[in-house]
Amino acid sequence: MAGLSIHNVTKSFGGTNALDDVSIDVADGEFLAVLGPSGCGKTTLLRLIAGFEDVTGGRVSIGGRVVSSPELNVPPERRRVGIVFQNYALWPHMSVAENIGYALKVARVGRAEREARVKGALALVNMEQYADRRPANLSGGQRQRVALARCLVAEPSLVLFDEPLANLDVHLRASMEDEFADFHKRTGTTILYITHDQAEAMALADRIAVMDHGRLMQLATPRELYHEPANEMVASFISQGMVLPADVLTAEKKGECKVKVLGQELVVRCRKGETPRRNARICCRASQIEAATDKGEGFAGTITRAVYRGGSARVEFEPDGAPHTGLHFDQPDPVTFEAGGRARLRLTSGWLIPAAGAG
Ligand SMILES: Nc1ncnc2c1ncn2[C@@H]1O[C@H](COP(=O)(O)OP(=O)(O)OP(=O)(O)O)[C@@H](O)[C@H]1O
Repeated sequence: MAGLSIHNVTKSFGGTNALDDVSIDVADGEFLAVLGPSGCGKTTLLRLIAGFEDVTGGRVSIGGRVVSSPELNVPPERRRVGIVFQNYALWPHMSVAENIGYALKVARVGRAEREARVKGALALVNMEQYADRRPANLSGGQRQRVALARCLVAEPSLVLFDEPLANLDVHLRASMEDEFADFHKRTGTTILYITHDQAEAMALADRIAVMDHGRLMQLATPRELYHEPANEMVASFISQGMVLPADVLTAEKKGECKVKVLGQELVVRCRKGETPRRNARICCRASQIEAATDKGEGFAGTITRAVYRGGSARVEFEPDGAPHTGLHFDQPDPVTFEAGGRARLRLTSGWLIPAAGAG
């Protein structure tokens, strides 16, 4: 397997940049997810790596060899990149083994070697006992495993997954997530996994590249994205983080500083070297909001919605004097908040979002 390096890549269609100066390094054997809303450039990135599109600027290297630059575009068949698509497109008239071996047959690989490689690929996806079945007689998840085996039989240097679970129902998705994770652990394949589903990305990836409008917003581990978002887009995109205006009152000390948010003074986590500033933003999570017990603390406002969900209610709240700052949190049973009611809440913690342009 080989690593992948995307270096300052730009891709424009007409005058607009579908990708704008994107740099991502995927280590040998790493599982990296590319996550972002519709139109952020995920598919374009995948097509560039596979060689179906050329780059406008920058370069793509696989295993240390440049395969794309404005002067060079190594054709897809010479990149040894495997792709697993969401619609697995298996030949219905061929058995599982024939589907997997078809490309080798076309490439005139001898029968004995072909059979051995098909067997090996089937073993990698735990499908040995299905070699003679037709795709019509397999479940959606099994078909997706055949599609993976078909890509692995060509011994790719890296594997791209393009929303491979998008067509599967919720239960199957969960079990396929486990299978992909297990497959990655067993084989150490370098994987770039494109998805707009953040739960999937979080469950599977070593690191996640969050994209928006063709730009890389943050490249970090799932935990870091959740706890230390680099900007407002990542803060609000990942797990519906709430972004609140704040003034920073004290300089950073041991990874924390004091801020004033919605009239409340609060100690939040922050990056090293933060200094006092106005018009900052903090990110807080539903679990960091609670009902104030003391009359003087926190901030007052109105409950706009309370939906009981069994064991707890999801409560939405609008602080006084900050009409466009919607907060949400869970109140465990006994649920007392009701829409239209008044309440006093307090924040217990948060993360100071770094200033725009800060590292
Ligand atoms: N061949 C093309 N010609 C012109 N514009 C294009 C072309 N391909 C993509 N784009 C534009 O580039 C941007 C990124 O598209 P892309 O398909 O990469 O996004 P995506 O993140 O994969 O979206 P989705 O999740 O909806 O598939 C979009 O604004 C899209 O309209």
